Amino acid sequence: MWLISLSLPLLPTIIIFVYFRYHVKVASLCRRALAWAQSLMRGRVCVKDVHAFVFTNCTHGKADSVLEMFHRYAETHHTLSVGQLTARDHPPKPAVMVSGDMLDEVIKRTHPLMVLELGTHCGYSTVRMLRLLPPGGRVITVETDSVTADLGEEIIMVAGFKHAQFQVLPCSSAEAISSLHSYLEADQSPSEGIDLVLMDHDPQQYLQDLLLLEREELLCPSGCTVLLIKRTRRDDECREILDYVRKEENCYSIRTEFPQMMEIVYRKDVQRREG
Ligand SMILES: C[S@@+](CC[C@H](N)C(=O)[O-])C[C@H]1O[C@@H](n2cnc3c(N)ncnc32)[C@H](O)[C@@H]1O
Repeated sequence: MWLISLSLPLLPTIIIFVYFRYHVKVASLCRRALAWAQSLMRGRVCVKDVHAFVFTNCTHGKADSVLEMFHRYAETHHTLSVGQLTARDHPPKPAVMVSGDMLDEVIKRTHPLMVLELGTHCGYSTVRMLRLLPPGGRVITVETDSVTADLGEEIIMVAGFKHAQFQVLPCSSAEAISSLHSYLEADQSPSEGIDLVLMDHDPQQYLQDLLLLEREELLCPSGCTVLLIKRTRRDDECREILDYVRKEENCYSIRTEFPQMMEIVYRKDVQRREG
């Protein structure tokens, strides 16, 4: 106690000393703390605001109305929904349609029965895919943030989908993939594995998660589409996974490569590999 009262008058001197001695480090630390707090607030506010807007304004039970509300929200706010991605790339086109349309096209062409989505966020892309799946089709969607996972799940249900059609796993992609066999076994799907993977979580995890999916033999060997979402224009964003895919040409081919989305096809040609 006596030490505190003795050092109290010295406090301004200590602060001035620390400032002059470490001001560059302190300023950088403050800037980082501020940026972290801002991004945290933006992320939280964003998911809750999107959820509240969609929830209160959509017609419950109608997937198209849910998507429309996401689009309307995105006209005035920043969101993370995949449908908004090419807004800056193609100003003349309706911003919210471009990459969402690409996703629709892939689902309509490939008719996946079992879809794994990494990165649920508020459920936009899950709803977008679910409404186009063939009968019996199912989406397992993974979201690491448990609050976001709950909000996303609610939106998917508001869109009219039942738990027989989808499941939200509130954990990291790596944890989900490691436990996915039990979910697939419980599921009576006629599919031989996952038919489509949508990776829209963390590009740093893309390759690691693909390798884990391969190791766990979860990808349908007769053909699995892997969609990679690119959210920045940085060339190196997906470099690791693309280098790997190009190297493993026995199993992988790149079908389409757009600035914001890449479509990779996995096929394990057992005969060719054995031969
Ligand atoms: C870009 S948002 C997904 C947007 C969503 N696909 C859509 O179109 O509405 C990415 C989400 O992935 C989640 N995420 C990030 N890293 C993850 C990981 N390793 N495993 C699972 N989810 C992750 C984030 O919390 C965030 O909600």
